[in-house]
This record gives sequence, structure tokens and C-alpha cells, in this order.
Amino acid sequence: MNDARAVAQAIVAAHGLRFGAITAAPVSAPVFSSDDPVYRGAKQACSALGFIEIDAECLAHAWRAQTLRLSNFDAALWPDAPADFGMRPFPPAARDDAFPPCPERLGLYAVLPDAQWVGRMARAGVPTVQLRFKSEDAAAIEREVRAAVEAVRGTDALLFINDHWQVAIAAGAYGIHLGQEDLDALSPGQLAQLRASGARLGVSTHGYAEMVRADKVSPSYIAMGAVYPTTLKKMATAPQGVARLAAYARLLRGYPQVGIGGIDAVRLPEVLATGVGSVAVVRALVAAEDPEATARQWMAAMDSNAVGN
Ligand SMILES: Cc1ncc(COP(=O)(O)OP(=O)(O)O)c(N)n1
Ligand SMILES: Cc1nc(C(=O)O)sc1CCOP(=O)(O)O
Ligand SMILES: [Mg+2]
Repeated sequence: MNDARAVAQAIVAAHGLRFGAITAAPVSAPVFSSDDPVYRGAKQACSALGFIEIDAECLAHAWRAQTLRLSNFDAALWPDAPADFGMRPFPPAARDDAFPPCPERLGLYAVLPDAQWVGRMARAGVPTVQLRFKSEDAAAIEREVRAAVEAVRGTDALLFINDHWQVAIAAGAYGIHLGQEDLDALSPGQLAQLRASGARLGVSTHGYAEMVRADKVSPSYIAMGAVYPTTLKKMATAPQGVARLAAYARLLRGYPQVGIGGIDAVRLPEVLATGVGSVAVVRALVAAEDPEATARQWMAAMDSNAVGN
């Protein structure tokens, strides 16, 4: 295929309905890093389909790699082979530098503001809990992390600590959750320290470029958000929606996957239909009238809605 315009039109025709946001002209004209017609056409198409610049660039290279690998441009085949995105061979857990594994399906994942909430949801039977304690006070952080580790003792809950990885390691938490900025802030020595600790690592992503970045550290799971709008925090990227989430889940099969952001009971089935093995929520539990009963309902719904059941 030598005509970038024809490539762009074919991709938009094949995937426009699914990804929705078709803009006749993207907000800003794409910048091209190669003259290859499949790359250029794909970048144009992905920009028109609403992907942000870094994700359109990433996808355009993947379209080109797929076309070279198959010796054929097929507009129907949305790229989903890790190698086409420059990722190392899957499954990631088999790599020498992989973080320790965690369950493929982390199930209902409660992201909670303090140790008391962590204990409450762990005792309600929630399989995966996270302490997301936002504070600059080192003593308060240490107290809360240690209290959260104590709070899950005697339950089956797997406890991840958000952000405060050094305290989490010292306190013996099951795992740590880091965002992209948190990862960027780690020196190579600190990343090695994190790896050597034996703690599991979960990483946040918000699109293709961040997934490729997350894969470089071979984490234990990858979280993908925000699926829907959330009022919990200000997001730098627009909500992804379930069509993209499903495409991300196909690319990242081989990783335990978590969907997060604006998920409520009505949206839960369509999120699970994407194939993600876990759904992380804050407000759906913390703002519920009866959080324990809500957790039970969600766990039952997840058991009956899981893909593969
Ligand atoms: C399961 C899960 N997914 C995503 C996040 C967000 O982490 P991050 O991007 O580091 O943002 P903050 O939570 O630190 O504001 C998360 N905590 N958990
Ligand atoms: C903490 C967090 N991280 C997100 C991401 O996309 O990385 S979305 C999010 C908030 C999730 O809260 P709620 O379930 O109340 O919308
Ligand atoms: Mg963080």
C-alpha cells in the first residue's frame, strides 16, 4: 500500500464506528516521523479517531510493523501483537526481570483512603485492596501504611500500597502501585531496590504509549484508566471508553489487567466484557450507603459476568 490517504480512509472506515470520535480533521495536524505511507496514513487515521499524539504515533508504528510482518496491509486488523509495539516477548512473567506474579484475576479492587477503610473492605471479603493515602507527612504515612498491613492480617485480601513504596517494602505489604510519574521519579538503583524487595508491582496507564512504557518494567499487573469520567481526581487524559479498553486488553493479554475510573454498577458488565480480570473503584464503595453489602453485590456480579464464565 503506497498511498497514505487510502490507508487512512481504510482504517477510519474499518474502525470509526467502534472508536466513535471521528474528526474530519484532527485538532492539530499530525507530525510525521517517517515517510512510510502505512505509518503516515495510520497516524492520520488514529488522530482522526481521537487518539492523542503519543498514542497515534505509537499506533502508527505498530500498523507499519504489522504490515511488514504480514507482508500485507489489512485495515481490518487493529494492531494487538506486543512485538508490533516494540514490546519484549510475552508472557512478561517469563522475563528474567519480571516482578513477582499476582493472580490473573484480581477481582474487585477497592482503592481506599485510609487503613480503617482497608480493614473494613478486607473483612468484607474484597479480594484486592489498596491504601491510597495522600499525605506529605512522613510520620502519618508510615503509621497508615503499617496500620493497613495490620488491617488485612487474618483476611485473604491482597494489599497494594499506592505511591509510598519504601514504607510499603519496610512494612511487608503484598504489593505497590505506581503511576507513570511515580515510575519516572525512580532512579535505576531505586527500581532495582523495588524489584529486589519481592513486592508485586502494579502500574497505571492511560493509553498505548504508557502501556509500552509500563511493559518495560515487566510489572505484576497493569491498570488502565480512566475508563469513564471520574470526579475523584483531575485526569490529564480524556476517558478511554470501553472500545479502547477492549483493544488495550487484547494487546496486554498475558498481564493481569485492571480497569479503573468512573466504574459503577450499571457500567460493570460492559467493563468485564472487555476481558479485564479486575475492576478498581473508589466512590462506588466509599460513597455507598452500605459499603459491605455493595461489595458483596459487586463480587457476585463479577463472578457471574466474568468473561469465560
Ligand atoms: C489500581 C489503580 N490504578 C490506577 C491508580 C492511579 O495511580 P496514579 O496514576 O499513581 O495516581 P494516584 O492514585 O497516585 O493519584 C491507582 N492508584 N490504582
Ligand atoms: C485513582 C484513580 N486513578 C485513575 C486512573 O485512571 O489512573 S482513575 C482514579 C479514580 C477512581 O475513582 P472512582 O472509581 O471513584 O472514579
Ligand atoms: Mg501515584
